[in-house]
Amino acid sequence: MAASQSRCKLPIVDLKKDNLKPGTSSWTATCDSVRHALEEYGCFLVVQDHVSAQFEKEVFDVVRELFDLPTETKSQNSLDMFLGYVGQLPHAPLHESMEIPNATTIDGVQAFTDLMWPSGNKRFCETMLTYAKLVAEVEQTVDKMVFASYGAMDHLESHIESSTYILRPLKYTPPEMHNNVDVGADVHTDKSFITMLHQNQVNALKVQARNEEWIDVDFSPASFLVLAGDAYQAWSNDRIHPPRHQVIMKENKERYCIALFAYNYGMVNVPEILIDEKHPLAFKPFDNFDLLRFFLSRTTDMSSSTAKAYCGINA
Ligand SMILES: O=C(O)CCC(=O)C(=O)O
Ligand SMILES: [Fe+2]
Repeated sequence: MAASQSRCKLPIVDLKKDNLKPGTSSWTATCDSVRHALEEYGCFLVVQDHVSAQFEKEVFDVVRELFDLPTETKSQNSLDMFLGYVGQLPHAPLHESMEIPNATTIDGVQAFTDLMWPSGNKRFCETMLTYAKLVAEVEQTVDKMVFASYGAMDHLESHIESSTYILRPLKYTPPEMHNNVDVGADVHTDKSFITMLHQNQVNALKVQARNEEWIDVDFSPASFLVLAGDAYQAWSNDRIHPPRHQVIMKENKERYCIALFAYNYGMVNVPEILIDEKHPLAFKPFDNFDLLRFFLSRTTDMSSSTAKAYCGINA
């Protein structure tokens, strides 16, 4: 199905299972819509039937239960390579988030669960693992469509094999609880290949398209936002746009969001098919986690893509 425009101006792509039969004309058109959306907007909304309304409710129930834990417990989520627990920030007092690495593996989710609930929480562990796996399935479909549209299918298998997922539940408290400060998350780009975002009913996210227009994301119920990160910009030799985005809370309601970040292990090269006269090689081979480390270690303004500074050839 071709992308259509919503009230919020972002493309909407139908990724329901019946629309996903490779080889059909609808598959090819959808692949091209996905690629076009990522090149011009850096993101698009997905209509999907992988995560049911009933399961979604359960997911947000356990996420709420997680944030209801004492700060002391949540602070145990400290990780070498990632941000871990983020909260009580003077410049973003509404924001709280946590991180679960290896979120599509039982070991990853179990280790996080054991830290938060030393006496166990089977429901949390099973719900989050199932959620991460379902959403990773949608993310891999998006990868497949991107690779197909660029004629880079011979690189897909190794790309998927080296993928790993980090799940970050986020909570934003209402502005009225903090002297009407409304910033939930500062302007940034993601360091992942793709981030899959899902929220409860409260809108607050804005994204900046390639033409620099800021667009309010109007999530319809059950929809996901697929958002490209700096790693996809480098892999695609600067075709995919990693959009700057931010969270500004307008409603006086709690907002919960779940981000699933797809990263890759090992060295990533721009596929040869994406290098031509019009697109000379613009990025050196790079390590996705090193790109993240580079970003986390810098103190200067990093609100735009890190890819050019980290591995750009003319940087
Ligand atoms: O809360 C959101 O909608 C976005 C969160 C985000 O951008 C991030 O965690 O990188
Ligand atoms: Fe982000």
